[in-house]
Amino acid sequence: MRNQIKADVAIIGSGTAGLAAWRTASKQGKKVVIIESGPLGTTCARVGCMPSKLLIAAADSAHQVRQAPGFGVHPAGLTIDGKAVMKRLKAERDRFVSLVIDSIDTIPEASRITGYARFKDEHTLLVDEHSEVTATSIVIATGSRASYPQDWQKLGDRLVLNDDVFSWDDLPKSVALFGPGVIGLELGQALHRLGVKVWMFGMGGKLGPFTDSAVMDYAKQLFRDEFFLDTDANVQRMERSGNQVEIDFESEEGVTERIRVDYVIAATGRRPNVDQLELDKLGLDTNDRGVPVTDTATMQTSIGHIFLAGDASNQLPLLHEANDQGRIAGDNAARFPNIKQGFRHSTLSIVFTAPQIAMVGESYQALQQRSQQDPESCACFVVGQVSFEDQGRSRVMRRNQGLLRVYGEPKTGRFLGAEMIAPEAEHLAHLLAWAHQSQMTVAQMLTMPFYHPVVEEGLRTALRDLNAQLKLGSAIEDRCMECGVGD
Ligand SMILES: Cc1cc2nc3c(=O)[nH]c(=O)nc-3n(C[C@H](O)[C@H](O)[C@H](O)COP(=O)(O)OP(=O)(O)OC[C@H]3O[C@@H](n4cnc5c(N)ncnc54)[C@H](O)[C@@H]3O)c2cc1C
Ligand SMILES: NC(=O)c1ccc[n+]([C@@H]2O[C@H](COP(=O)([O-])OP(=O)(O)OC[C@H]3O[C@@H](n4cnc5c(N)ncnc54)[C@H](O)[C@@H]3O)[C@@H](O)[C@H]2O)c1
Repeated sequence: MRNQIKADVAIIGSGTAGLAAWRTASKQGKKVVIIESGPLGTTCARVGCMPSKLLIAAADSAHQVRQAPGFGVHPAGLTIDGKAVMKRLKAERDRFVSLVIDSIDTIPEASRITGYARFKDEHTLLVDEHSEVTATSIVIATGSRASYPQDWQKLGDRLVLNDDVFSWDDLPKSVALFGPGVIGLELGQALHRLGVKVWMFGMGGKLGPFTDSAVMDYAKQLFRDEFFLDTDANVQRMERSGNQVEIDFESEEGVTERIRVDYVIAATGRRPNVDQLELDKLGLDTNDRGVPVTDTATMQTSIGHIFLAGDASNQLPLLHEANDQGRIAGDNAARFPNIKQGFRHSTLSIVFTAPQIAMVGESYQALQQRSQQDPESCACFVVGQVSFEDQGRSRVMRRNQGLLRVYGEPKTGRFLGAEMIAPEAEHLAHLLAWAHQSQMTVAQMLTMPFYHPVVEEGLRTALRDLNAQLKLGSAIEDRCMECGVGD
């Protein structure tokens, strides 16, 4: 006989989205339960954002030592102690996880259920074999997992999913990394800078999150100058050989090459954890990936009292998005049927490579699709850009690589979006996202203060170019006279 539990709101998953849903739902004085099947601590803290940034921080410091001679500074030598790198990563990671667990511990024990939830019907969840939860509303916040070709499992423990890198005790000598997307680029470049020999293989020419081919091509060249990268690889054979993996691939010159690596890292994308919830019993409307169609403003699915949040929704698998979506879903689940539209931020995503990559607002591809769908009434978009190769502050720091493209709307002069690979992109992208959310015009953005000499002056140059393309302002003719040296 299963435990029978009744609640106003049941939340599946205690990751970032589930915990945000818990906070907003329980604030309304409702009986809320939260069900978790895996280790506590959230994907972000355990195997995502935080450990990956810790690895990158170690790689950055090695890189700076290597760069020092370019300034006339000659450090005595560089030794990378892989065991110490991983030890610090794990210690700091564990600290972040323990902070999350402390806050989970504030949830009353009676509201926490341990086990794997699946649907019995649209108001009832079965949790393992021990409990049955009946709730007025349900929030699905089950996250995502790494997805990769199943036949790679033949590599056994030589196959590493991106998450598992953070459980290594030492750095390997060599890896073949499949998937030069967001995770692949962050991990691959960091491992390379920590002295691991990296071969990076992609598919179909894609790189990172880019949709603007001008920025993507620039970025490809930068990364290819640093480590082996084939974004459209033809891998002919991959077999385990002792404690290594042997890979035959066709080089870009058409020659078959053979490499042996310690590990194959699969960074070939992630899939929402909705396929094992037995959703087929409910008749929810789903998209072509089997993910329930969800209103972005309310997080409501086609069954009014079922909400979806975080990576599980497959909208934008990012931490702040999981938080926003969880907050909206939890609030609406508690107030159902009197649901409200929640606030969604302007799109902002940052990849912590060097140079960093960022996307803001509408992507180039989304703008192109909008232009093509409605060419008559659509005002379409124009592009302004700046290269960071001659940008003053970037040259001072010997980090003068990068391209920023900004998009604007003719007639209104509104700023629409940006794609970039640039020094300090995390900061440039925040400025742009704030402007985008405030619905600023490019002309208004140009009235804002810019210090000298800073990387943001490069952003100003791109905005001035865009304003000129919009025929709302003149292009910079004499950079030194108009803006100061190296704008
Ligand atoms: C390597 C890596 C680096 C990343 N770096 C960044 C970054 O720098 N910045 C950024 O913004 N984002 C980053 N992300 C993405 C970010 O981590 C995720 O978007 C975010 O953690 C998703 O939160 P979530 O609550 O949706 O999922 P999760 O935190 O994964 O929570 C889902 C929970 O649901 C549980 N669960 C699943 N199914 C069931 C079930 N049936 N029953 C009960 N419980 C269940 C799981 O055990 C899990 O605890 C990164 C991700 C990875 C993998
Ligand atoms: N800094 C951050 O904010 C950050 C960091 C990491 C992850 N994330 C989030 O996690 C999400 C998932 O990231 P991801 O890198 O797993 O997915 P992704 O979609 O960004 O990249 C997957 C890549 O793998 C390639 N690929 C697919 N199959 C392949 C194969 N068989 N061989 C070679 N290449 C193959 C794809 O072409 C693509 O380039 C991101 O979209 C992002 O939202 C964010």
